[in-house]
Amino acid sequence: MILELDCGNSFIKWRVLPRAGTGAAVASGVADNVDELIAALADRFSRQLSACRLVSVRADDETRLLCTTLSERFAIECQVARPAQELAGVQNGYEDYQRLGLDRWLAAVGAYSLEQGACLILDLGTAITSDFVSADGAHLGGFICPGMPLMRNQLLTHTRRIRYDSAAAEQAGDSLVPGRSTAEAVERGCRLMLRGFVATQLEQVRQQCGADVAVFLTGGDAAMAAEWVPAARVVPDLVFIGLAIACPVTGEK
Ligand SMILES: Nc1ncnc2c1ncn2[C@@H]1O[C@H](COP(=O)(O)OP(=O)(O)O)[C@@H](O)[C@H]1O
Ligand SMILES: CC(C)(COP(=O)(O)O)[C@@H](O)C(=O)NCCC(=O)O
Ligand SMILES: [K+]
Repeated sequence: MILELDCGNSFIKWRVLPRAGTGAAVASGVADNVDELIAALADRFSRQLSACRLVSVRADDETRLLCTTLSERFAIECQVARPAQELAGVQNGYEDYQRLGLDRWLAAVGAYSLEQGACLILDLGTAITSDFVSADGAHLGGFICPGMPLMRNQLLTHTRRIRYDSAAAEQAGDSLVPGRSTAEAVERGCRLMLRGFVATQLEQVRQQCGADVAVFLTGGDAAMAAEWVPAARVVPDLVFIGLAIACPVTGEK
């Protein structure tokens, strides 16, 4: 079986695929750190894994350590996604293609492989990223802004009286009417900023790529944005779809 990892700034998303590297996942999860990942895998998959492919936006040292740890623990090779100027019909649009976040790159490649047409990809994680891909596969660049967790934390760490717990955050709910508590005011304020960002992305991408651009949403907070873009496709495994293209499984153990 094949282990797939998407190492973001907050979480390690993982899943295990059948041996061919295609088909439905046998198991999946979200881990806070490497120890938690290993604990989740050790019970069920201590001997069954034959390979690992991964994408990481973490520091090179941290990624190398993760690979070594997994190789030793599960006796597998880790194939790590690398930057590329072109992949599966998508041309990297950055001045220095190596600087484009690999999660963004793989999500763009994944989206274009599904759509074969113009795409807007919004990845709502620690940061929110937006990437434009034209109908002929040119990555036109994109935008980066803070995601919900960063917006909340900045307010919490840079003020003295913005304090509320996660239960209050949850209760602040989906409503966007003016808040009558700190939790409501902050949660709804940040959501409104996000909604404005998403609306602007839609406007701009339609100007650049035409009205029938396909919108893809991924990342931990994708569901929130889905409310504002009913036509969008929520594809939680978009980065993994790109990862399979970047790192095809070769040979079997
Ligand atoms: N089941 C979940 N586990 C963790 N985070 C979740 C979950 N569902 C939604 N989230 C939200 O997703 C955010 C992290 O998104 P994610 O795409 O995993 O980030 P990153 O790729 O930067 O690690 C969290 O801050 C949280 O708001
Ligand atoms: C923008 C990101 C921090 C997003 O990371 P994430 O929110 O998925 O953890 C990541 O894609 C990254 O480190 N990019 C490098 C800078 C760039 O893309 O220009
Ligand atoms: K992101």
